[in-house]
Amino acid sequence: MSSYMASLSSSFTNFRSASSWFEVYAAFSTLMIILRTAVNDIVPEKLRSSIARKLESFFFPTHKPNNLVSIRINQRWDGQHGEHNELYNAASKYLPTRISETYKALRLAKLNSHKGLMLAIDANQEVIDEFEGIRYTWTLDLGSDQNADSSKSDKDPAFVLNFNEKHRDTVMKRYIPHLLATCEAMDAADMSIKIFSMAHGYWNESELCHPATLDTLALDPELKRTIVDDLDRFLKRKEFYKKVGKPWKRGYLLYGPPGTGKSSLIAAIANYLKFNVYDLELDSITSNESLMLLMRSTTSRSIIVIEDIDCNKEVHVRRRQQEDFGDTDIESVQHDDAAPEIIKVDKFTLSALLNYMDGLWSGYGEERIIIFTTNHKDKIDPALLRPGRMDMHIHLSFLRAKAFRILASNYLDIPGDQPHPLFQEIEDLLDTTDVTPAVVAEQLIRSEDPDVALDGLFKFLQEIHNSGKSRDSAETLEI
Ligand SMILES: Nc1ncnc2c1ncn2[C@@H]1O[C@H](COP(=O)(O)OP(=O)(O)OP(=O)(O)O)[C@@H](O)[C@H]1O
Repeated sequence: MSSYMASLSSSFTNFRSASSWFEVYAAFSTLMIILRTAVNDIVPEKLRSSIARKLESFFFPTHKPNNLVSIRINQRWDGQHGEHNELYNAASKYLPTRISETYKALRLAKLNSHKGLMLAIDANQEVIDEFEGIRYTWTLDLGSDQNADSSKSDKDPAFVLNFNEKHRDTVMKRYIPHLLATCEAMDAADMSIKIFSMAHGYWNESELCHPATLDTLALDPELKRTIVDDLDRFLKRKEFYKKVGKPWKRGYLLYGPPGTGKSSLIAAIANYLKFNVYDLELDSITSNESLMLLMRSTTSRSIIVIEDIDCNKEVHVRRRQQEDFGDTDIESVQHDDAAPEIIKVDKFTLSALLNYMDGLWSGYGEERIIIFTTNHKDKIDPALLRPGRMDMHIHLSFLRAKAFRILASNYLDIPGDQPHPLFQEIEDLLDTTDVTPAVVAEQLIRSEDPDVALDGLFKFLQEIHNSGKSRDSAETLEI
């Protein structure tokens, strides 16, 4: 080695001639070969490749080895207004389970909408996953809106999956299916029921913590049994729906005065079936396209709820339209003391909703329940009430004697077979007075002492009764 060094240094002193250059080159190459052999012998292979990777990422931060494949899993397919990507959701559930104990950056939260701690990967943290002995590297790209580099073409957040190109087949055939299956198993193990509300055109998930159950609801026992039987029959009949060529869906219309338990019944049905709830606010929907996108992002085993359907402007508009102008795409708005003004609307149309309910889109997904609620059934567009659209019309009305005992048992722990002495008088009053379950519940909650609470309720009902209000409607069930 020392002789090579001597030859190298002597070549440098005579560097003027071409043959001297050649000698320098030959000596340098030989020196490098000797050095490389020495390093290979002394430094272990793992350490060498780690140093090489570090040097590479230091000098070429964006350089990727050319055998590395990147898959981008965007939050939405086809840009910001595209359909929500289920694979993105799956990755956001799956990856937090793969964060190593040596993480350096993490997103952590305790949200009101969820019971446990929320964990998510941070944009600065790589997540390494291993499957069938293969290493996969995941990163989160927040998209150019949140990214300092505004020249980026990908605006939407995305998970980026990197792996060696020789594993392309494994990724598509086994790794991605494994990821989806793991998420499905996680969902099945997670007993919590979710409620999705609308936020900027897509669904925002929270846990449904509503305690209402079919047992706690004060409903006429016969009505309750009919509802439970209908739900059970619906769940069991997948093959039947297929056989008769109908989408596996069931539509309910809940109608009745405020405070009669329409929202509570929806929560009770969700808790009974263990179905997630999608709360669709029609007023926030700006076009047929966004309605379809939202509907397409709902999952199977879910309840789609449209509350106060009679208050929705579009549904009213369509009724007036039909009366005044026939079935056109024109919206007519009658201001108080002005002539009707005709404007073109850029909102969703009722026909889009109907199309989803019983048109070609209705076959999208399985086990779907659609529930409409209203305080005024007579104000609903008749098109929505047409047979086949709402399978069951459920009238929730004032509290009557038969349902009262359920409330008394819930609020005051009075067993149904040991009636309180005031029960008979209260029940007589309830059968001739129109009060909602919400109002009676409010009376019962005033004292923990059953005697005091029931005495207060009795006096309250007597007052209403004496004021001359009388019963004007009975609970009915239309199927
Ligand atoms: N049938 C019922 N059984 C038990 N509790 C009830 C019932 N109906 C109403 N309540 C009580 O009244 C409260 C209000 O009821 P809820 O919101 O379900 O009524 P609603 O018919 O949906 O009213 P709105 O039309 O104003 O939305 C509930 O939180 C519940 O405590």
